[in-house]
Amino acid sequence: MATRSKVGAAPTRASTRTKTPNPPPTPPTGIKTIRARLPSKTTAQAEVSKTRTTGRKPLVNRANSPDAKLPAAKKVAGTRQARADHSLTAEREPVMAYLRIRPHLGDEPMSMPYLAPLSDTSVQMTDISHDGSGSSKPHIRVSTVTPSSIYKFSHVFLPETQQAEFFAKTTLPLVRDLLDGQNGLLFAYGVTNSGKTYTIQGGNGPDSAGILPRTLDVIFNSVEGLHSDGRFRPVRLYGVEEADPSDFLPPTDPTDEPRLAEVLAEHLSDTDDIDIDIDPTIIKLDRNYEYSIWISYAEVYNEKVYDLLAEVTEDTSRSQIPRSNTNAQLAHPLLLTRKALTVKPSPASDALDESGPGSAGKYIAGLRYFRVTGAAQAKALVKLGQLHRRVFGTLANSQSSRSHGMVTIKILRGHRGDRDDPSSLQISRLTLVDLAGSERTKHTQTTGDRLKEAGNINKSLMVLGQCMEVMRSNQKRLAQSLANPGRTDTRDVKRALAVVPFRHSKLTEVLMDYFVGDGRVVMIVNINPYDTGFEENSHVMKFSALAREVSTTVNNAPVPRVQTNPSKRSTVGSALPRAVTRKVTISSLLPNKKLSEAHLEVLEEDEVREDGVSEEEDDEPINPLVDALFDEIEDLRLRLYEAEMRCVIVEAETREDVMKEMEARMREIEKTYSQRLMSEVERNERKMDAKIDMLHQAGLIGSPQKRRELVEEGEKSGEIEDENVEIIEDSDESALSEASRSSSPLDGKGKAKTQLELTSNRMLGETNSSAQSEIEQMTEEEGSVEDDPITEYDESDDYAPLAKAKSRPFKMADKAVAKGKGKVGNPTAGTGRRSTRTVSLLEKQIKDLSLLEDGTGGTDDSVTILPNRKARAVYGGPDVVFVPGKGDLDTTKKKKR
Ligand SMILES: Nc1ncnc2c1ncn2[C@@H]1O[C@H](COP(=O)(O)OP(=O)(O)OP(=O)(O)O)[C@@H](O)[C@H]1O
Repeated sequence: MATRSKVGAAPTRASTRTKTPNPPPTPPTGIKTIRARLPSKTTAQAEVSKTRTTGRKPLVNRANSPDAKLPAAKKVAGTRQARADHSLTAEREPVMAYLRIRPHLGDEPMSMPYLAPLSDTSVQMTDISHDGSGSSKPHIRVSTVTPSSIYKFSHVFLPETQQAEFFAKTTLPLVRDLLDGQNGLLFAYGVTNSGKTYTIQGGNGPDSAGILPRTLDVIFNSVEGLHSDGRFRPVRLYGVEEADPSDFLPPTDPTDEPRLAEVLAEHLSDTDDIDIDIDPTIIKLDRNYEYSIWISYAEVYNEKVYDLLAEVTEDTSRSQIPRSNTNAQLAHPLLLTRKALTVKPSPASDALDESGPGSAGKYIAGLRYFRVTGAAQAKALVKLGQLHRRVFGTLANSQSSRSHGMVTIKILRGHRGDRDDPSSLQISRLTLVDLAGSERTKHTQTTGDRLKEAGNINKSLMVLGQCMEVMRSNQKRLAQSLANPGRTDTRDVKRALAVVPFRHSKLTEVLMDYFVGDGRVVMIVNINPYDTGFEENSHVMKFSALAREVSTTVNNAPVPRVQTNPSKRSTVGSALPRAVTRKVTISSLLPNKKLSEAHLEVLEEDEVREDGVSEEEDDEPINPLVDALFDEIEDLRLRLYEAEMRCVIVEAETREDVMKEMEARMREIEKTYSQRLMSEVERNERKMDAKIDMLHQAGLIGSPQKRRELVEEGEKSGEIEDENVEIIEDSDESALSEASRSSSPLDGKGKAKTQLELTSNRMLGETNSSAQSEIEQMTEEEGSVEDDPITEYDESDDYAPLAKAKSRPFKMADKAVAKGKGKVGNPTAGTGRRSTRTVSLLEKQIKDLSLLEDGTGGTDDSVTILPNRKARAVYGGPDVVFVPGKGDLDTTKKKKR
């Protein structure tokens, strides 16, 4: 059973503090500072630690202290020794890690969950993108995360777990401890959208209140009728002062500012539902005690700490008066100013004792605590803090928490009989932290301010992980040395323990006392198994596995102190700008589905470092080299993180560039092919034109009358050239057979060419020499193609139609001519036969196509049929009909191909 202590009596920690020679920091004028009694940590600690497992811890006073009867001089030394001994022997309690699996929400896309509960305490995480065959689907980056792992927790809460049950199992023991004089820390950790805020604050539906409102309910249910008069208030980490009347006044509501009220009206509309969901749990308390309950709400944003219950006012000196018009607001947004608060080491005078490490905790200087006397009042304060959090932009542009929100409840407990003795007061605190989402920025395309935010979020979470890691390894080493007491001196081991890097981030700096001091730590891991962030969630799981291996009862690690020389401060911290103005847009959907937006400018002033910091408060680091190395590690990690992000961006850009280049190349190839196709078509057309010209000049195209004249003329000229006749006669049969094989009248350079020349000479005589030379030229142009066998023409040349028409019509014509003239061996007759054959061939083709009206194959002399466009251009007239020849059709086909 706990009893009260009296100032200056027994050497409990509280009484020892009262004898401290170090003066506490100067309190505000008119306020008397008193050191409150703290959760015991001296000789009674071992007992306390043991009883903690049952959830209760008796208070200690000098009467029941083992040191009570020792002389004063020995008391401090005795306390120190006891403390040192205790630090080695006390029962430790690991950080409790609870996993809460978020249910699937109706409006979200459904996918395979990658997490499966195995038991009440373990889950298996499997990368569903991994097919199990050893090959994974293509990822942007090869993941270092194993595709399947089993993780253990203190308890696993399934998606259907209700808020009340969750609260009872995870937080109620902490509330019990709080009312019993113990400190406690609870933080929710998880990626964005995993349910942290829902767990801490709650939802909108019935019975959906989170652990924070339930904690407030249980506290006020339990202390009903046990409220003190609130003459004293908590200050710093462990101090107590006489209360100021302003502590009882709630902070100014931002809506008291008319312009802000206009902007924020709709955001305050849901404050009426505060009392709907009330947790009825009551903890039975000793009715000899009185309690005063104090509440604060801070946020760590961009590595700065802000008071969310500080008054929000518009800085009219710097901003212009906004108008209700939205565009005008955009042009002249409201300018709100807030100041970052300094995190200071707790003065030794407030500390557990003067012996050293107990004073290592830090507090947020200037953070206001408000006294609350009812759950509704406390909830209203929390709501106000949330509103400020929203106003100051951390929730403005997206629905994601970009800051770490910390609500701290402090309880001053005193015996009814010692109302006037502040040193008899006990002070305990419980902090509930809603951590910012631990997402990896590459998945959210974060840039600019958001990138900086994300960097700081990740930094603070990373440092928290580092602290856990170091604490765990320190504790392991210490445990080993205790297990083998003969081998190494435990004091040497303690000296060699690594420094825990709490001060490397504001979050850990503020929370360090919970880890190194006396308090229970609970970690809630929130997970959304339908989220695509398997890798991120794996990191969360690993973090929780690490946390579970850390014990929090014993202060066994050296704690770094703040350095006096500002130049020695962390480069990361000093790189922060002194005053930052951010533009904030608050948007919400009104009940009538209309979007309402408010535009604000937030000026964030840096914390003011007071020059008058006492030496005691501003110790030199224990080991500057270690400190510098931590800075270096942190810096390197940040750079690695940034480099990773740059890599992802570069990769995305490269992919886009390659795509563009491929597209350009494809277009180029397409263009080249179409050009080649066009030139091929033109070439073919030219060839065809040349042949038509040639045939025309040879008189093979035209009216039958003209053809007859030409034939006759040829016959005449044939008689003159007797010598050649023989040649023709000799070659006639072979020429015929050649012609029967040849696809074209122009086929072959050798014999056929000679034959053609001779024929041309005979047909046209010397007068037609120009035409002949043109034919020669064309024949040469055609080159080797003309030497090709018939079959090749089929594929590559426009002579093909003629070649296809080859032997049969040719022979028939041949015979006809031979019959009519009766001179097979006559060269002129041969030439005439060739001309006739060609003409007959053309006529037959036309006939085949039924292109002539009468189907007789050219009985109407008045019609000239020109088979291509150029011929039409040259010879066209009103009486000329253009009919696409077979060759033209073939050309079209080629084009398509
Ligand atoms: N246990 C639950 N039951 C029902 N709904 C839930 C539960 N947990 C979360 N939700 C819903 O899921 C959504 C996301 O939850 P919440 O906002 O709490 O995520 P968060 O982790 O806080 O995200 P952020 O870090 O981005 O702030 C909300 O709509 C919330 O109401």
